[in-house]
Amino acid sequence: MTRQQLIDQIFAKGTYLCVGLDTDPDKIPDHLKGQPDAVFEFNKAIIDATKDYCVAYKINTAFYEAQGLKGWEVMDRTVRYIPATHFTIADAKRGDIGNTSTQYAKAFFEALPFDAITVAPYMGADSVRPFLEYEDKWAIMLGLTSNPGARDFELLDCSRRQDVLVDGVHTQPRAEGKLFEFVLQKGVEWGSSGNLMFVVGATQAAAFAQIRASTPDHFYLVPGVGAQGGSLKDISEAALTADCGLLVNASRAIIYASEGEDFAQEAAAIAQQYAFEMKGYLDGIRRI
Ligand SMILES: O=c1ccn([C@@H]2O[C@H](COP(=O)(O)O)[C@@H](O)[C@H]2O)c(=O)[nH]1
Repeated sequence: MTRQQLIDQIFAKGTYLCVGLDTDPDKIPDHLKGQPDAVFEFNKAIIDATKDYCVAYKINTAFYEAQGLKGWEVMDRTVRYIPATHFTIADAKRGDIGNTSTQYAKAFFEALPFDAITVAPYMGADSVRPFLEYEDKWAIMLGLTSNPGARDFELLDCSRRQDVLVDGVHTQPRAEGKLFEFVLQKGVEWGSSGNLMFVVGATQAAAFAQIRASTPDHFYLVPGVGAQGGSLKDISEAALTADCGLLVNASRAIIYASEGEDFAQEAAAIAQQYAFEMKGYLDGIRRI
């Protein structure tokens, strides 16, 4: 899916919600548990019930990989079941030496038809570039994540003097910033706003305005509202752009809204609430 197609979907539907299909076989309603194809049936019902309120689905691959061969097969059928109007994300957090990343890109963009994959940028340019070589596909680089462990590396102050050769003269300008800010800068160099997004956690609302200022054109995938307590209002006010620029994900808050036979209706009700709030924020911005 192209950037323009994504933006058109967002403004046509008035939502930038991404529903996370983190389907844990132990957490699906009891009446489905005994069924042979329980996880797919659950996903199918959630997709049918929520598709009018969201523009994207994020499949966290861990929940499927944990089920072995059957899990991969269910992931395959689930991503193919999602309507073509919706942006599909493999939350797989891959990234390795170049030739291995090339295989990961093939796995998620060719063998599986995802629009995007989350990528861990720790191994640098050659580990990310293979994901950027596909037309109309996206790499979503981890920037500032939603978890407490973001403090361990991402928030480290990495200000330093850099040796830079300018007109044959070595200079040492000072590069200021935290590790995640250098990651964002590198992402902007490696990709474009048409093939690269960043993950920025909703629990990091205080940092959003500054992040938006440094990367004004890029979309962010924002997990962390709902179960992790992030505020949709805060991130929307700080980081919405004229093109929207946000895909806000909620997984558990939507898919486990009810443990009963009404799970899909309750999921739809929560998704609708998010979409209603998002419509208000979108109405407040001017579309270019
Ligand atoms: O920084 C990050 C990056 C990824 N995630 C993933 O998003 C969802 C969040 O699920 P909730 O149930 O809505 O909390 C999940 O798949 C995480 O692995 C994240 O939370 N934070």
